[in-house]
Amino acid sequence: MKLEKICVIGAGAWGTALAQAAAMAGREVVLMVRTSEHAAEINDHHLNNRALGTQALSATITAQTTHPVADCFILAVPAQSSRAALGDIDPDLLADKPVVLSAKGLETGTLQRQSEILADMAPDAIPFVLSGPSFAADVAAGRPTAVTLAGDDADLTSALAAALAGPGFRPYAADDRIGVELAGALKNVYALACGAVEGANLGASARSALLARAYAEMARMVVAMGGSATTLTGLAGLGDLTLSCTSSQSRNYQFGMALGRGEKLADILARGAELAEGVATTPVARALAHSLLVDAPLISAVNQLLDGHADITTIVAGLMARPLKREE
Ligand SMILES: NC(=O)C1=CN([C@@H]2O[C@H](COP(=O)(O)OP(=O)(O)OC[C@H]3O[C@@H](n4cnc5c(N)ncnc54)[C@H](O)[C@@H]3O)[C@@H](O)[C@H]2O)C=CC1
Ligand SMILES: O=C(CO)COP(=O)(O)O
Repeated sequence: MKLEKICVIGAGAWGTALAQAAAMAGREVVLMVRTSEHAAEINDHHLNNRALGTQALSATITAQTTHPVADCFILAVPAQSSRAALGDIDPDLLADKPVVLSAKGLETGTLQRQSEILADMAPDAIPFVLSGPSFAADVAAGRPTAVTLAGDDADLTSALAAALAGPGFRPYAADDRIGVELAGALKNVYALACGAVEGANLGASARSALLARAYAEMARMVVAMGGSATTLTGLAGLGDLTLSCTSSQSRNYQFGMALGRGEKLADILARGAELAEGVATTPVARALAHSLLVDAPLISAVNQLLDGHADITTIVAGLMARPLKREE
């Protein structure tokens, strides 16, 4: 399959970084933007100030407002906007084309993963999931980054990984789409939790304990939803969990810090906090855990914290007082 021309939908931090990675890999790249002013800014100055500050972009990236015919599409809008963004595209453009899903979140209301949304909106597209420890600023600057690219057809997944790989961007091919997707979505819930631990000054030991128990809980969720626990040993699992749960560069971690300091959800949103996907994903994950009968105390704890019905001291005391159990 030809994989020369890549269209990236979503010109925020991540879409722009992935456009840059694809351009550095030698691909022809179209970056979809929503206004002609934004297109002109990018095309005239090779910068996307709105998303990535002064990071210079490859001159081979073209920004435009209409969807082109392309060999492959990368969807990089927030998880709650994926359905709307896909609804704007003629499904014929996506038919039999790889569509790489890169948002890390579960949809409110439907409880769907990103590839389930794609199956609804463009059933003839070929779904891939890209996830792993990768801050947009690092990828755009060409700093060494490795991610997981999961797809159903092994040969096509490897070909797509090769088409996107560059000196600073190394996708590993994988086949567990469900596991990779869930890992990307759930790590944001746990990043909120770890940020809250830091915001409440509960100590580095507590944060590492939380991270380890998060990994165990995430494995229960992934297996219950049809993914493989082994996937979590990789970049999309352990890799991204450790990055997002230990770095204040993570927007979810920052949001969690604010919650841990005692700020209310509505106040954090009102002061214009950056996108933190875990905020919308947490209640969805909680509903899924409930319906699948998965023991997920950490997801429930983050949900309580977001609800504002209990403060972090009370929530942590509740977790510590649970019946002792074997570690498994
Ligand atoms: N920023 C990062 O370092 C990384 C982000 N991601 C994921 O990528 C997704 C997007 O995140 P960011 O780019 O950082 O967010 P962002 O807030 O920087 O940008 C989102 C972009 O999507 C656009 N958008 C929203 N609705 C749209 C629609 N219906 N049609 C077209 N465009 C639309 C917005 O105009 C904005 O440009 C999230 O799920 C995030 O978890 C994944 C890895 C790294
Ligand atoms: O997914 C990411 C890094 O892999 C980005 O994390 P945040 O959305 O929390 O900034």
